[in-house]
Amino acid sequence: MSSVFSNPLSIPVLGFCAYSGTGKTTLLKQLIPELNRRGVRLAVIKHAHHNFDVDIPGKDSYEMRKAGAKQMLVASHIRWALMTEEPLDTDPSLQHLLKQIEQDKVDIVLVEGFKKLALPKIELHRASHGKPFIHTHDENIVAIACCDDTTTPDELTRLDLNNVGQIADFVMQYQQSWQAPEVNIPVNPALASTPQSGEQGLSVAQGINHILSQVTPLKSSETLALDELDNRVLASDSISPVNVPQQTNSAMDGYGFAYSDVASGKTLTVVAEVLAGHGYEHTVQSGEAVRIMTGAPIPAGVDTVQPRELCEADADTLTLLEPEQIKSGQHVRLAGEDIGINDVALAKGTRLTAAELGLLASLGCNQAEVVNAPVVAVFSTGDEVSQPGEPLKPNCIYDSNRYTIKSMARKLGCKVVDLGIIEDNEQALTDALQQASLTADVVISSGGVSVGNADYIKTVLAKIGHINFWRINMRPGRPLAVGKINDTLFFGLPGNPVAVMVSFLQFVQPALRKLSGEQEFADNRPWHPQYIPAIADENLRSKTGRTEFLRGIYHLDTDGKMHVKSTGAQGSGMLSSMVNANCLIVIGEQDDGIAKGESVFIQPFADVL
Ligand SMILES: Nc1nc2c(c(=O)[nH]1)N[C@H]1C(S)=C(S)[C@@H](COP(=O)(O)OP(=O)(O)OC[C@H]3O[C@@H](n4cnc5c(N)ncnc54)[C@H](O)[C@@H]3O)O[C@H]1N2
Ligand code: MOO
Repeated sequence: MSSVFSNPLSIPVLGFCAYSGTGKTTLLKQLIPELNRRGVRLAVIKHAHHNFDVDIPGKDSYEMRKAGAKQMLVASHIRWALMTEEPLDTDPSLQHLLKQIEQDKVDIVLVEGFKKLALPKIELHRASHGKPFIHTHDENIVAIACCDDTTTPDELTRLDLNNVGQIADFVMQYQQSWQAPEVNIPVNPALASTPQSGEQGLSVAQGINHILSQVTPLKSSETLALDELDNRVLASDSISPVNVPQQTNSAMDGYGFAYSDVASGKTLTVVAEVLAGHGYEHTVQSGEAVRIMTGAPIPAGVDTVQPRELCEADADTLTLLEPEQIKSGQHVRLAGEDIGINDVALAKGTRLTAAELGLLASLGCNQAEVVNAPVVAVFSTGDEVSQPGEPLKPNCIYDSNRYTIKSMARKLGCKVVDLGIIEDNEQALTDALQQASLTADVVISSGGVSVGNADYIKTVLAKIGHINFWRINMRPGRPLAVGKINDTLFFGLPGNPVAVMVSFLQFVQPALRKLSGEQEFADNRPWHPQYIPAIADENLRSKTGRTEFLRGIYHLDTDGKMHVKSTGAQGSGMLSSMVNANCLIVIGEQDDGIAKGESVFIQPFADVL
């Protein structure tokens, strides 16, 4: 039985396995120079016995390490070595060791040892040695190198153990045809199978897909002035009434002339100056140039601009420096090169934020037709929930969920109706929900969706709507109620304040984006939160079978990579864990935790929070 291994590098890893005495090291000592000769850059990882040392007693590095340095890096101008003291009860993790390899410096990693890992391997077998085969119980063997007297299965590539050139051919072919496996995004809804309820619960992706299948985008629209459009969604394509830029103009402060004059080496005479917002009404003749400013229209006869710092000019004569570097048409912005007249400048379904509003303004548009903002009604339940600003009753807590939900809904361009805290009483809940369903497109509550006795909400919802009570395989945010009251979408989010936020981001956000008429534009702007890989700066705990959403802090480290750590205590009632975070760390259902140094996905808060 081999243990799971996934290659963390973007270069191939190939193992060599054999019983001791088969001649593994002898072969590698011949194979390495052969591959070097063919230009293959190699790294080798070798599993050694527990008490090996590469240093020599008496050397400074040895003494400093023995004095207690956990890591010792010794370097000269030809070699450096990092020694790490890491006493473990088990074999070191090959994934961790591989991450120490500088993968831009090598083409393939050869691994000796680690024979129980499920990494692709060449088996070395010498029949005269009398040892059993390895490939009969290890499906990761990709080839067998043996002698003439050995019989091998047809499906295995057979190599000659005594023919180093042939084994080198195989390694090279393996390296050249290897492709990095696709990254396994933990809960990408696009990869999810058909949703199904039941004891097993739903995956996050199944939940999202199930919800999206119930959402029909709003059809009604309104025309609003430019200043009212922020965060709204276009209901129809915005067609450009003009070319952008409107006229062909200079991208530099400098001199404009005909490129043909450069090629013929003519002396150029400066005949005019063209400023932005002005023009030169004559045609620039051969042998003439104009001094021109950034944004100024290019006069007739000019097709090329040279920046001022690459020119020498006196009152009227221009000398172009480095004329051989000049390219025809350089530093000229053509009319319509960004957007042509009658082109679709912004497509229907685009959410209008800073860049889009600037673009509309640049076309001269002072209004646009947008989808009506979804109306979202929000309420809280629970006898213990009190209104902020009022004295806190004994054994009660202040209502925070209504405020997190309202803020997130507004950030998604929704109009919010606050229904307050509805007392735990069947009639009050029934009236409030029925009333809300008449005016709102979406109703969102928090609390009362789990198994507590005083949760009237379930009884009421069962009477007045078609609501499913799901268990999502995630933490926090396991219970979730989703359905419809008349035509209004209903979300019953779990009561715990962090669970509310996580469930909103994963499930309500995609629904509100789709409802608002927003388009995903071929996954360019997915309705669900984006996944970005980061390196875990600490061990992160999780359990297989559920997606864990930890609150995290990411930063770009000096290695140029995104790194992330958790905010610490992760109770689903601790809103401070959200306040201190700038992302969620998402550990997929398949992962039993993430070890320090491994890659994990994050969802930055940039979108909604
Ligand atoms: N026996 C079980 N108990 C619980 C389960 C379970 O599966 N079996 N699931 C737990 C999980 S996970 C969650 S999450 C909660 C969800 O329960 P409810 O949605 O029914 O929520 P409540 O019980 O009403 O409240 C939970 C928690 O949240 C606080 N809360 C409620 N509303 C607000 C609000 N507006 N603002 C701030 N805090 C609020 C409430 O006081 C509770 O502390 O159930 C677990 N139990
Ligand atoms: O879903 Mo609950 O949020 O795990 O606390």
